[in-house]
Amino acid sequence: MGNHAISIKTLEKRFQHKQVIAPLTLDIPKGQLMGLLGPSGCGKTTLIKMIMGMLKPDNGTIEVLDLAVPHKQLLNDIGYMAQSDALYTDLTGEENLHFFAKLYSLSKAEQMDRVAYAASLVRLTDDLQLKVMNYSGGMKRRLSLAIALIQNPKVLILDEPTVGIDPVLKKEIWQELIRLKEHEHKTILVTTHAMDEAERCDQLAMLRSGHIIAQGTPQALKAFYQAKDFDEVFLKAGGDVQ
Ligand SMILES: Nc1ncnc2c1ncn2[C@@H]1O[C@H](COP(=O)(O)OP(=O)(O)OP(=O)(O)O)[C@@H](O)[C@H]1O
Repeated sequence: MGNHAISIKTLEKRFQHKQVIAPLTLDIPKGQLMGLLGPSGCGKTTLIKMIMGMLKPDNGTIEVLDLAVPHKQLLNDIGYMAQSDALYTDLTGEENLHFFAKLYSLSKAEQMDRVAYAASLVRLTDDLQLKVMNYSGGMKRRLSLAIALIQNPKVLILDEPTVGIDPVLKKEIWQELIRLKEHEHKTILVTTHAMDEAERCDQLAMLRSGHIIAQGTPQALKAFYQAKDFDEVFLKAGGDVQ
C-alpha cells in the first residue's frame, strides 16, 4: 500500500447466481488516470459501486487511500459521477451545487469558491439560474461532473462522464481531467467506451465478464497485442470469448 490510491483484492460479486465480478485484483497508483474499458454488462458499474461503498462485495477487500471501504472519511475524499444524473430538477443549477457543497466540511467562502470553480469548469456559469428541468441532457451531465468535483476530492470516480457531451466540451473536460491529475495530483478512475479517451489514460484495465483480461499503458497494450486500436487489443486478449 502507500503508493496506491485504490487497492482491490480478490473481489467477488454475484447477483442471484450470476457471477458479475469474478475474483478481481487491481491496484490504482496515486496520481494516475486509470481507464476501465469493457462492453456493456461486463461489470464496470458494479465494480465502481463497490469501490464507492454503495454495494457490498461477497468476497475480497477494497482500500481507498489506505482506508477499508466503506469509511465515512471517504465520502469527502472521493468525488463520484454516476452514469445517470442524480439532480434536483426543480432547483436551479446553482442551488444544486450549493446543496452538495453544504454536505461537505467547507467554510462558507470555500463553498462559494468551489461552486464558482466547478460551474466554470463545465461552462455552466451562464446557466446557473435556470432550473435543471430546463437543462439539456449534456448540461445535466456537465452539472453532475461539477458536483463530483465540488468538495475538491483526492480521488475522482467517473462512470462514463462524457456520454451525451459534444466534442468541443468533451475535449475541454479531458484537458481539465489531465490538469487535475498533473497539477493537483488527483487519482482518477474513468469508465469509457470511447477509444480516443482510452488513449489519454495512463493505464487501462480491460474488463470482460468480471475479469480483467488485459492491463497496461495504452502504448504497451497496443504493442504487446500488435493491435492498431483498443477494440483489437480487447479481441486479441480474449474479449470475444463468452
Ligand atoms: N442489482 C442488480 N441485480 C441483478 N443483476 C444486476 C444488478 N446490477 C447489475 N446487474 C447485472 O450485472 C451485470 C453487470 O452490470 P454493470 O451495470 O456492472 O455493467 P456495466 O459494465 O457497467 O455495463 P454498461 O457499460 O452498460 O453500463 C449485468 O449483467 C447486469 O444485468
